Amino acid sequence: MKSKVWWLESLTGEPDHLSKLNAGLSSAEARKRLAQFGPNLFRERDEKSLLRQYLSRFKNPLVLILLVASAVSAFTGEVTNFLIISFIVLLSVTLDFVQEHRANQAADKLRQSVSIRAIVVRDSQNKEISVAQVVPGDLALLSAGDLIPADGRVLEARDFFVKQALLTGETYPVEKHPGELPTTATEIQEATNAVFMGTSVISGSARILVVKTGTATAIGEIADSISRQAPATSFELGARRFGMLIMRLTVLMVLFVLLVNLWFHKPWLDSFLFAVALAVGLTPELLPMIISVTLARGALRMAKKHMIVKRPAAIQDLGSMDMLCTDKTGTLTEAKITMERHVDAEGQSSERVLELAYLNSFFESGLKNPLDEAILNHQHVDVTSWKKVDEVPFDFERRCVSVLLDNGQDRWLVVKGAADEIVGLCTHYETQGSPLQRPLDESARSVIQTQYHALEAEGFRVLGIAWRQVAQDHPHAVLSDETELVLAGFAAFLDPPKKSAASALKALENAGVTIKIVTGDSDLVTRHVCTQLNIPVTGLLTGKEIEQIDDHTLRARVETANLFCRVNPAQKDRVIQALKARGHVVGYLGDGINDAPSLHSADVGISVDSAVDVAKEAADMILLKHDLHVLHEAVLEGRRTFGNIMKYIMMGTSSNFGNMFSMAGASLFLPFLPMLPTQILLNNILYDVSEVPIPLDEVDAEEIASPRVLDLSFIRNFMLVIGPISSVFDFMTFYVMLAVLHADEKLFQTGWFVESLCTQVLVIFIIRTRGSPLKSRANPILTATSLLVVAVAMLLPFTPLGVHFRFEPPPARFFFILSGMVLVYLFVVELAKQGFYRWSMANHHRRHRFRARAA
Ligand SMILES: Nc1ncnc2c1ncn2[C@@H]1O[C@H](COP(=O)(O)OP(=O)(O)OP(=O)(O)O)[C@@H](O)[C@H]1O
Ligand SMILES: [Mg+2]
Repeated sequence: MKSKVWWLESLTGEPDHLSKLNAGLSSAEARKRLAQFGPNLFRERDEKSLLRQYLSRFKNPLVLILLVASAVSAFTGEVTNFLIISFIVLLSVTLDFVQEHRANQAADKLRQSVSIRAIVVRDSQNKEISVAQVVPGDLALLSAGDLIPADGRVLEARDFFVKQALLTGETYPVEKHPGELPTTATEIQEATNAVFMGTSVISGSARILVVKTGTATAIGEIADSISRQAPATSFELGARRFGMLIMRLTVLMVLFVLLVNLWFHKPWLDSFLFAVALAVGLTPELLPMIISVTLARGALRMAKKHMIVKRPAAIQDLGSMDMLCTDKTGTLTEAKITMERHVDAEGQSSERVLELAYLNSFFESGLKNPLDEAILNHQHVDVTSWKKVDEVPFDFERRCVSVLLDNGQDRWLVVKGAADEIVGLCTHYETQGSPLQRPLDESARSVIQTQYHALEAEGFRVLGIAWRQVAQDHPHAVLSDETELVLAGFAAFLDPPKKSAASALKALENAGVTIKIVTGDSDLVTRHVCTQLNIPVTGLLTGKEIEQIDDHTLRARVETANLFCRVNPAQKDRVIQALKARGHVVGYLGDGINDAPSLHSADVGISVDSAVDVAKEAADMILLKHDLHVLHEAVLEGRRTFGNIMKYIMMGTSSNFGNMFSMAGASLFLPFLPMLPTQILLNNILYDVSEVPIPLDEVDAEEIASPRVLDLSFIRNFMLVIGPISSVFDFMTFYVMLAVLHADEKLFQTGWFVESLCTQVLVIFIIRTRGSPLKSRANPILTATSLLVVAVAMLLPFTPLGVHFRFEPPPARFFFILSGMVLVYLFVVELAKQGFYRWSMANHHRRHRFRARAA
């Protein structure tokens, strides 16, 4: 038999809880329970201890092989080698770890500042705490728009409707009440006295007793199946494929070097170490660190510009975003809505309409939106004679809300909602002039429609107000009561456009981001806003039209349309999906319950701090100011981040790769190793150090002018152009060392160590910009670090430490030749780079034209 589910247990059976109910838990008790039950997170976060996180870095197979191999070599007498290698490995892992950890911590802190909070009673007082701190036994207070923080029993409820589609698939809100249930009610759908974590409050309010938290909740149990491991962003996919490419090349090269060396009967352990060191040199081991540090830094810079990033990888998507869908209220308009008129069906100003609207707004317990506030702020209406009996909460499908009211003599259902919807529900209308209700026939309907459409065309948002007498013993309001209504009239509101919106939209358009407006409001009103903001309307689709076409047709039409009006949440989502299917990187900006699905499915979901929990939870980023200018800044910041990561990738694939390539080549014809394993590692870590400040660097204005995506073929082509140049100069160095300086093994290795490091490091100044390196200035710290690393490389052979690395001081002549070669090298790379960009631009345009023709 199935064990008894918790919502069937009797509440009175737990005196320990109940006695404390009104006071809630004491802080001390809550702390104890938090320790006992763990934080209230439904997905186990891998909160590994710092030490474990650190140690897990050594799992890298290359690092392990290297350590083992050098340990073996220690037995054969090479103890210094072993020490050096261990030290370098330790240093590089630590560098990597510290950088990443520091950056992530700062970004985490920011993220917590916008985390969802819950109101609980602790020590007899209402306290707002982070959802993660909720424990079993807590009393939580819920109201419309909240996310339910844990699983619990309803103790008190007023018109408390919950949307729990996530768990049960029911799309309509269900009502929850306190009370005991029959023992057969073992399914979640039947648990009308309980609420579940992750579902959301649509209307009303409640007090609940938390019973289960964290992974013990219903959602926790199925967390694995629903854990939408956020689909990898296009950037992450690109980076992964890039990693694979390098990996394959590395394996090939290492095997090759190893075989050749063994063929020529070189000492096998040395050859092996050499090959592994080469592999270490080849892997872009800093890439993950550079990515997370750059993203974390991007997040910090965005925070200064009033944008909090919840999912760091989304920064990249923001940079690649070429299409932004947004709702209207609060984004394009001020959201300081005022009620301007209240008129009857014939357009005469009517106190009765105001009174009914006021009653509806006053008694409805859903999330008060700006329209309700406008009604309540307009003029005080005495409601004391009325008592609320029940309500049917607002939802975005029917677009109206009803309250059932009683004043002792009459019982009325008062309904308000979108004008079209309300008129559709009415069979009669009333006017001020006559006490009679007149039937709403076809001709009356069209007259009335013209009337409120005229209001909408003037830019008024219009709500219809209707009512109906019901029987005195009618106990509950239900959906089916909303028929045969009497139309009382309309309330008209002004929602002035935001002054800043027009210029912000321009800026975004100029930055290559197309804007589309996706709103539940009517097309006339939206058009009016567009006119005021100078947004040309390129095409309009209404919810009704969207409903009638299939996804395929929708895809064809979303491209040209830029207004989507009277759309419900599901249709909003379809629009986003269609745009994504067309290959766009889509952002969505919204703040309502109705925006949550779209916020999820867009590549970047953006919400505002004042938004409802459900929207904030679904979003990847939170604007602290509802302002499109902030978003524009953030987009540029995202592209900057992208630019810096690209620099690292391009460095790794061109110069570094060329060097390692020549190393493999040189080992074929030299009677000795071209560089000792320890020297390769030192070379590699010095090079890494020079790259650590890349996240700080500025990015050229032209690179952030338009959306960018990670293009693997671009990287590969760049590598094929720059890599060989690097190798050619390496071979020239070999020639100089052997033929001009008549170098022996030690000198050869020293010379090449210095040369390869100089070229590898200094080329950053060329690669970091598409334009002239003389015009685009690198960040001073990056410049300083790079020069310092070069200086260290040159001086090292003259120091006692250099002796341990088996360096030999090169003659003065070497340095003359070296500087000449480095200068020529940089010059040649600069020329090649310019040629490459010119070629790739032309190529890009050609492809573009071709695509345009094909479409
Ligand atoms: N509190 C309310 N009472 C009655 N009707 C409402 C209420 N709130 C919204 N509506 C109706 O539902 C429609 C859709 O709501 P709303 O405008 O909030 O949708 P939206 O998609 O979020 O649009 P927006 O771009 O304005 O944010 C409104 O135009 C209005 O007609
Ligand atoms: Mg909205």
